[in-house]
Amino acid sequence: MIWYLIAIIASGLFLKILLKTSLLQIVKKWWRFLEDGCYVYQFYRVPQFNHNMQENQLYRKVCTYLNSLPCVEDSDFTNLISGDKSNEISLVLDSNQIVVDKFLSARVFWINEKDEFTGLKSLVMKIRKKDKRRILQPYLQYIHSVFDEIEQRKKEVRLFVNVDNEPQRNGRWRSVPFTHPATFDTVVMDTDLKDKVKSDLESFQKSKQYYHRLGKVWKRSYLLNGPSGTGKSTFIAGIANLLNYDVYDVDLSKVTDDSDLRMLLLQTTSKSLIVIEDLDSYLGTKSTAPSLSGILNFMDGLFSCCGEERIMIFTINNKDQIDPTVLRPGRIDVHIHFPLCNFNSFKTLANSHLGLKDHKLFPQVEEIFQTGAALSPAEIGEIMISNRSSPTRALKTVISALQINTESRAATRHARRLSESGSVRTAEETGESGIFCRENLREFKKLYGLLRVRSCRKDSSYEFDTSDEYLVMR
Ligand SMILES: Nc1ncnc2c1ncn2[C@@H]1O[C@H](COP(=O)(O)OP(=O)(O)OP(=O)(O)O)[C@@H](O)[C@H]1O
Ligand SMILES: [Mg+2]
Repeated sequence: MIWYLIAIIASGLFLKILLKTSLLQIVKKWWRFLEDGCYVYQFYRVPQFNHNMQENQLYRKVCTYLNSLPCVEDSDFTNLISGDKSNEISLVLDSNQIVVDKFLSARVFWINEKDEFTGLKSLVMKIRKKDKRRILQPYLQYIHSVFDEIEQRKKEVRLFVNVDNEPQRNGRWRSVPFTHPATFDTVVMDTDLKDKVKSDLESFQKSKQYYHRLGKVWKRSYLLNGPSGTGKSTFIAGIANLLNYDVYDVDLSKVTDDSDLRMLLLQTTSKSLIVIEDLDSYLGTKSTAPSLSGILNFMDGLFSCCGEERIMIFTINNKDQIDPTVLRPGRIDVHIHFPLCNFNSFKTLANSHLGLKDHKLFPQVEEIFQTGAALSPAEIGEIMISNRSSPTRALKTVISALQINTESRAATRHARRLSESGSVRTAEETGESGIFCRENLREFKKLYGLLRVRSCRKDSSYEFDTSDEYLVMR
């Protein structure tokens, strides 16, 4: 019994020493040495320069790939180098270090060699002979694609806008650096939906071979549909920042005809987002330049194949207002609805804008949302920003805005019913918006007079001003 106890304590101590000291590393090295002796390996050298002393591009690609691997941290010696962006630090493998990578369940060893006399560097790849045929080609292709992805991430994103079609102008697009701060994380939307869109975009990026095998153009189109101020444009900025794609924002009012639209498309590059905002309002104007068929051709006609890896995004405020041919199955790959705020999105906004995870007023807010109050995330976000110094005041103001919204909607519904029966004119007929009626807003102003809110709603905008006695409605 006593020996049994001593054996347990001794093995516990041994394990502790093994884990806390470099002994484990030494054991691992011995094990690798033993393993190496049991297999036949094949070696491939990737020199930094070719015979004419020109840089070997493959060396640069493999270096970038290896330095991006998390296992670089595990090598015995790694250099820390400041990156392109401030506060970015990159890990760079030191000479004569070994990195062990895994690909299709085969182990690939990379040794970073430096010639002692010439100082020339090379990377030596070591793989088991039995894995060679199976993994070599796909592994090298994989390195190429990871390198392209890393380069793409480093690229400066630009925003292009189309200018008037004048003969003396050189090209139709003008660009500025795209510096919109929105990211996928800052956009408030259903988490499952956000994750689905994110993985859809990421799998699109990796699907070149797949699209080609199917004989399809490597492009994807999205329709973002929702009322004003629900985050459609912000979402587009988030996508651009996620993929590091340039954004081509097509201003249809500057397009002279269908062939001009085709010309614009031809002058875009691959790895880009091509955006047409407010398509419904454009088509609603019955403008002839460009025509509906011109736009449909732009979406999926032959010209849309020029330049690959592109994402087309169209935004609309109301699906009912748009020609059904635009929405027919197969024309647009993904339809995303952007709803007005609900209690969940309110909580996300309260967390990001006011730092509130919970608050005693939350149940009250939830109750009002259940009555059907509808404000956009832009409207609620603005109230929170204006009152960010006092979260409680911000929440009270949100509650009042939601209450007024509910009452106004009820009043409008009531007035509409009466109007249908022919006795009273509706709010629209009297010039008052259906969202906030004058009576309610005066009440709101009395309660929270120190607030100034301006909405970007297209159907109604409202404004509270500290100096004005009355509310201005347009
Ligand atoms: N879902 C959201 N997530 C994060 N911010 C949002 C969201 N919705 C609106 N906002 C904020 O509200 C403002 C307006 O949003 P945005 O311009 O994206 O709306 P939109 O849907 O494009 O409106 P419109 O149809 O009028 O173009 C932005 O400053 C944005 O930060
Ligand atoms: Mg927008």
